[in-house]
Amino acid sequence: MTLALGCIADDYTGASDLANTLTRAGLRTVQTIGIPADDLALPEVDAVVVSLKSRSIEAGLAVSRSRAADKWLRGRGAGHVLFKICSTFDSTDAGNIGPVMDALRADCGEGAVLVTPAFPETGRTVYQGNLFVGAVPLNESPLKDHPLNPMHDSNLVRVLARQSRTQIGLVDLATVTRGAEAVRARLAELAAKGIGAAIIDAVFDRDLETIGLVAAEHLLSVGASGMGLGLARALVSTGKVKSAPPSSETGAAVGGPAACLAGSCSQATLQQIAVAERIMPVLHLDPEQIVAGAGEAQRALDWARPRLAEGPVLIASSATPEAVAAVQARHGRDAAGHAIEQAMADIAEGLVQAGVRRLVVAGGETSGAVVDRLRIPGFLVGVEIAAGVPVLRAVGSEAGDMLLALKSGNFGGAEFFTDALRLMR
Ligand SMILES: Nc1ncnc2c1ncn2[C@@H]1O[C@H](COP(=O)(O)OP(=O)(O)O)[C@@H](O)[C@H]1O
Ligand SMILES: O=C(O)[C@@H](O)C(=O)COP(=O)(O)O
Repeated sequence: MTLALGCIADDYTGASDLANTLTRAGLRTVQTIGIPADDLALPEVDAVVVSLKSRSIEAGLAVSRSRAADKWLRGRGAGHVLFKICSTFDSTDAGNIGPVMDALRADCGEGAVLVTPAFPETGRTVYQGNLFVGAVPLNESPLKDHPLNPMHDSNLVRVLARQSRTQIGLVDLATVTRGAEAVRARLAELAAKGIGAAIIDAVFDRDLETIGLVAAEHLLSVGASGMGLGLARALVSTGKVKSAPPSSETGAAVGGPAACLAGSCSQATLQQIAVAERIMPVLHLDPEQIVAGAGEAQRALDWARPRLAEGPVLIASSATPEAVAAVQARHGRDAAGHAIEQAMADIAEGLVQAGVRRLVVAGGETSGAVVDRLRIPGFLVGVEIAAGVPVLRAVGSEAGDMLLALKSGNFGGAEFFTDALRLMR
């Protein structure tokens, strides 16, 4: 098998979002958790999305893991590798988008790398290098309050320049609108000046199609699912991949108890939890108790177990920006985040031991901690619940057949939890 497209995702929800986009654009796709073993037998696929949990770790580690993933993908024949980042460019001045991009660029010898987090389907657009989330610039969106990487600058040329060793250029919308040839010329002009990467504007899917045509001629790109869409459509339109219809099935029903876990503190997730309160029992965890020890996870499991036979339950640590800030002030941002993620992983493990085989998780880091603890090596992509969120069928899971939904904090409508459970039978 020779891969048409290799992808390295910096978190697990982002990986399933991308795998969903590629599948719907006609690429047969699998999502692996971590770098697969060299001898992993894969089904016939066009694309592999390697999920890393590298968005919020130390930059040097993110670089070494991403380089190893890149090596694996190129070893399987991938002629192009997409480094999948968040559509809200989640990162800090210490990284990790810039350092990983620089390292992958050096490894493959790329001239100038095209970078865009645009994903119009979910309201992420880029104009003059500025990222908009819906109608507002990134720095005015709820991302300004993200617990791990608050985003305070919407100008991505500046943001990436602070993280990267190379100069960052811009390919503006006027150029993109003129078509692939104009983008090629602009990119060549930037590369000739020694500029190693360029933020490229995109407002509509047609812009991403133009970008995808040019990016696919190169070795490396950086972007969110919109870049994946552009690349996938380019691979199909140029005949490099024969389009496969996405399955409308998630396979056989797994049945049994279902549960939801929420660690995202995004505005979207807070609203989804409020709506779920009307439909299912919801337990709000106490972050102070979590940081104090393992008792809170045990309390959650004692609460959930007797309820599982009656229907789905939801356990959430999610809190408002003010409450998150208070916890972080007392315990530190990373220590609080890590303790809560590990508590979520403890709870997920206990729920699976109690028979749960259908699990919805809200939050990227949270999903990473949960999936790692459940030791799930990979996923097949099923039906789409909401833009960017598919039903996933675990493959090679020790717990046997399981369905999961890994929801990016920001994605999904108000009724996301019930929408997901309706499709996870
Ligand atoms: N009540 C809380 N106080 C402080 N941090 C929290 C709280 N609840 C969750 N967190 C942490 O916030 C982070 C949320 O990140 P993540 O799960 O990636 O969500 P998102 O998808 O919205 O980015 C995690 O590290 C999580 O452990
Ligand atoms: O691109 C996106 O917005 C998502 O795919 C994504 O990466 C989400 O990250 P989290 O919000 O941390 O789940």
